[in-house]
Amino acid sequence: MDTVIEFENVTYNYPLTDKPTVKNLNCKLEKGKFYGVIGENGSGKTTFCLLIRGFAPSFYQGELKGEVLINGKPTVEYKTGELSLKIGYVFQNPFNQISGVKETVFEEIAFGLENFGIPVDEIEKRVIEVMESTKISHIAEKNPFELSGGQQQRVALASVLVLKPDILVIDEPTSQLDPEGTESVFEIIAKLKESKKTVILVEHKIDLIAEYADEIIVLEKGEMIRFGDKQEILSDISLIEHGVQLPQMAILGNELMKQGIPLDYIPVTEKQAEKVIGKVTLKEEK
Ligand SMILES: Nc1ncnc2c1ncn2[C@@H]1O[C@H](COP(=O)(O)OP(=O)(O)OP(=O)(O)O)[C@@H](O)[C@H]1O
Repeated sequence: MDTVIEFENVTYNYPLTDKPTVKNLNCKLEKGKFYGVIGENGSGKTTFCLLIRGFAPSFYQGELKGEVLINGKPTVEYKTGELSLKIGYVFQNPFNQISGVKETVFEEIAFGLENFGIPVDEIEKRVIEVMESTKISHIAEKNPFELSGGQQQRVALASVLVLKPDILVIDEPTSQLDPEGTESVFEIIAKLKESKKTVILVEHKIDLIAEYADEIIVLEKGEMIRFGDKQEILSDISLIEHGVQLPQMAILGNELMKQGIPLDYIPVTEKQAEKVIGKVTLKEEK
């Protein structure tokens, strides 16, 4: 097991708050795995992400107890900027990501690399590559603020991916997007899964989490109430009482089992449902 991120008894208070926003968090996240972070509104998902990237407490200040370790070293011991190469952070709202100082998508994506003193021809090569893989080459000359929400979020993702970080923290990338924009962002997320990067994704669209995540982290009122295998967690009907939305297929599977229809396992994706429910239907038809 190759741990890249570790929370050791982490409790964190934002400034001027009397109660901690997250409490006693303990977990080890492994290299190359895809983690889905879920939980009701205000449960601490964004704060969890900010702690990984070190923005809490470096930017937000406040009080951190315990340690968040990246590759074995506490976030608070990294020098300014050092974590930005290791951890790509995509904000919920692409407006927070786009610099506002560059006039074209191409320049926007190149901006991060310029800050790290990378040679111009290398910058151009990397920007062209990332624009192709995120399918935004056709808007290279457009102003980032003239784009649709989906396009802006793709530019935000591209500007992070161009830095080639090993870890990606993506906080609700589709919350402001229509179905088409959501699909275009998830095309990129599907590629990330293949790339074997460590991904931490907060997403309310639970069917997308079911499709892509390997492991699930469930937060409730700042506490980690579940951590582990996707199949096990997303099929657990008792989580609904904790404000967690379950995939439609898991709800259907639980209902069928309740009615005495035996399934090999509770499906959490449509593909799995086709398999396990299809098998039962075939048996009944015989
Ligand atoms: N800068 C801040 N100062 C004080 N309290 C904050 C700050 N940011 C967030 N909080 C509080 O911390 C709690 C957890 O917020 P957080 O954004 O981490 O939850 P979340 O699960 O991501 O919510 P959502 O699903 O609505 O995005 C909330 O009660 C929120 O009001």
